[in-house]
Amino acid sequence: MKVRKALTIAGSDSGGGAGIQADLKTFQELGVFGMSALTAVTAQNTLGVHGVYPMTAAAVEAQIEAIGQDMGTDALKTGMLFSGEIIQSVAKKIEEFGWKKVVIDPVMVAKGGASLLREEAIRAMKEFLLPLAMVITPNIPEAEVLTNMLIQSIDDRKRAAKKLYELGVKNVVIKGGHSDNEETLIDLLYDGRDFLYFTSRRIPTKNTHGTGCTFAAAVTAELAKGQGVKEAVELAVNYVHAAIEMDLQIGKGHGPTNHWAFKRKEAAADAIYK
Ligand SMILES: Nc1ncnc2c1ncn2[C@@H]1O[C@H](COP(=O)(O)OP(=O)(O)OP(=O)(O)O)[C@@H](O)[C@H]1O
Ligand SMILES: Cc1ncc(COP(=O)(O)O)c(N)n1
Repeated sequence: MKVRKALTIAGSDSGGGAGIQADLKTFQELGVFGMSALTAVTAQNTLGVHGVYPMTAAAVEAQIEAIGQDMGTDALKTGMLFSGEIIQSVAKKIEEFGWKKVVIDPVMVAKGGASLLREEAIRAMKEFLLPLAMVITPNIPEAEVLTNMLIQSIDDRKRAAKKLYELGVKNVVIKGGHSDNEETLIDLLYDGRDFLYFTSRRIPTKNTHGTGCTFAAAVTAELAKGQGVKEAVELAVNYVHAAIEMDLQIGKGHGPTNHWAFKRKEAAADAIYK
């Protein structure tokens, strides 16, 4: 059996719901071997971010180097990158190792509003990282910052997706969690030619901490296994939906999602149809 590997380059969430913890749990659940390069440690729980302690760019490079020189990876994702300097280091290493299955989750702010990316880093992200992306997965506010646009309608989102594509990203997913529709939400995928709409029912819950990280990690795991982008995004939509639906009720604030849920749902469906 060939074991597929996936790398996350992201921040640590001490609360375990977002960041590298969410990514590694998702990789594991989807059957790929997870590896990580830490960009920052956050002191965080379901109530918010209480401290951010970035790594040096050299430390980030050394971690990626260690993985690249020995184990390699089938796909990778980036999450919280914090500074322009770290972004440049990450871009340099991705190019050096020639990694192509690159998923960029342009994490900017945590749920409670704490900044996870410095203002100056946005230019570096557009200049150095986006041209290397096979997939980018912004939420609506992140897509607004990256395109300097106000996004209110689906047509606005389509225009923003085209703008991001023009920056060199091969596939753009603009997620719909932040839209104002209370019944359904749409995650939009643009591959430079067609628009695909993934529609799901909005689940009324405050426990959505880490949904963005989990979504991008699921896309990455599926790409690592050799799936196409469309299939990977479709699975990620379903994986996150199950994780939100069977929430865990942990913590007093915005709780984490349930990374076990997707496999449990699959196992239950298998048992019924056996
Ligand atoms: N209440 C919800 N019910 C069902 N699906 C949801 C809900 N909220 C978010 N999602 C799904 O979760 C995924 C992440 O979407 P979202 O736009 O919230 O990303 P994000 O803002 O990066 O995440 P976060 O809010 O954790 O930072 C998408 O697939 C979206 O459709
Ligand atoms: C270390 C870290 N990385 C990312 C996020 C954003 O999480 P999400 O957008 O998935 O809720 C977070 N809160 N903490």
